[in-house]
Amino acid sequence: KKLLKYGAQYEGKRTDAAMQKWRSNRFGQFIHWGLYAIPGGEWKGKTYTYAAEFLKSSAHIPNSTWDSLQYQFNPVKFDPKTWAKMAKKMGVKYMTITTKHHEGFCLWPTQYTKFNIGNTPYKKDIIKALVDAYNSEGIDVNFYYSVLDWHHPDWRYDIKTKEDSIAFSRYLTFAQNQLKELAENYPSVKGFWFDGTWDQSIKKNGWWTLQVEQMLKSIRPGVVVNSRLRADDYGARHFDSNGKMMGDYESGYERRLPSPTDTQVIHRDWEACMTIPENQWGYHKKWDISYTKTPLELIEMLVQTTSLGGNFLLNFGPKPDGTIRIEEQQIAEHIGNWMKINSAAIYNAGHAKGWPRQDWGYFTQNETTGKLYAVVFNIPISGILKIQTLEGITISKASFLEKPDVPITVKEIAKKQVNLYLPQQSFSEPFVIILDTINENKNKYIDAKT
Ligand SMILES: C[C@@H]1N[C@@H](c2nc3ccccc3[nH]2)[C@H](O)[C@@H]1O
Repeated sequence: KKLLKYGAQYEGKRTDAAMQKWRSNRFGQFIHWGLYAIPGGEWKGKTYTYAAEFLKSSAHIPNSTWDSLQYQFNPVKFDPKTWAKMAKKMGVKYMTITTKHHEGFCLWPTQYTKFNIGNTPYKKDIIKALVDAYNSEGIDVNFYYSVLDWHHPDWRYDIKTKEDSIAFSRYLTFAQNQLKELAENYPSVKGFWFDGTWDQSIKKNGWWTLQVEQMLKSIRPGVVVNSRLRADDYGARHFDSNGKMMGDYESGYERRLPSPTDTQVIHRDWEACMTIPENQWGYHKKWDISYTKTPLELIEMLVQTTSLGGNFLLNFGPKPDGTIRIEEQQIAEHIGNWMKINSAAIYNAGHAKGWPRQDWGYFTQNETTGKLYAVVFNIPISGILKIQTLEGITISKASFLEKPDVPITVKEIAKKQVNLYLPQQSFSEPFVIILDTINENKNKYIDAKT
């Protein structure tokens, strides 16, 4: 065990109300919006297929050219209420907005750099507009902040010279000032989502990452900070050199989920963030240059994440005119229709402790009532949902969440094995079954002698 100054500051899940709210939210909307939306993955007539928010590096565009995009940023059709209403209907309980992405452009009128929304034709504070609109829909707002900053002259990827360390300490002060500004000026912020912290320069300054987290928590008690911010005394990230998670939840799942049988993640808070295309966070003019996930695939990801006790943050990349592209609107509507019927299996639900992984789908369990849900994605040809139960537990009743009066026959066929007989009907959407369970202390089945 190493003695660490900048490692994990506590162990186990936070149990305070702010964290319980963060956890119970379960489903969130990520929004990546910045100057990169203007070119939308295309430059000088060429389409670049790598992530659109990386176009500056993909197309080797110099800072001076890229930064001049700020004089074109004018989302004349931007209406934060429209975005917030869409998000509400989709069923998200929180939203995470890029206040500043790697390009360094700030969506709020920061006093620490001119490279911000105030110096664009649009002028107005987009962060404030979004915080107010989303909060008035009852949706919590978190701030994404990229420590990596391609624009700022004092940013360094590594610290090799005295000059580097002098410049980089100026950068760390700049970034800390910006974060203080965000925490103070938008008091309803519920969390900070740090990105761009993988370079040597940050790994050599673990002290700063802890200091920032502590500063944010002193300005905004209860605020939730992701593991991706932190580096410890030895440059270890997310998990310190003693294997302890840093920050309030694990945020390493970017465009990937843990396997449904990964029993590690269920012991901590975590969040997966997900693109709809294969790898586009910012707006790309060409929607289908890569595989785009269907609403049903995204719903399954949300349920799989919930079943493993994690949050699911689904990304949207608004257009430069301030509207949400139609493909994303349609996906939001489909998911929203599903959530309207089935959100009881998601909100304030999590891992069903001890229940084994099932072929037909996922268990989720309400954290407060203990109510058990079976979310079905794969119906067997037999029409029989076979459930392996827990030792001494059996299922006394099963009913559809959507249609409680449609009977589902339940038959215990052997020890820890129950059959549910689904009605002969076709299902076009995943559905939820509420399972009532009872503890049976008597064991009425004979084990085979082998
Ligand atoms: C949450 C995601 N993280 C950013 C990112 N930057 C990267 C640099 C190198 C490799 C992967 C990256 N993902 C993406 O642009 C997006 O903001």
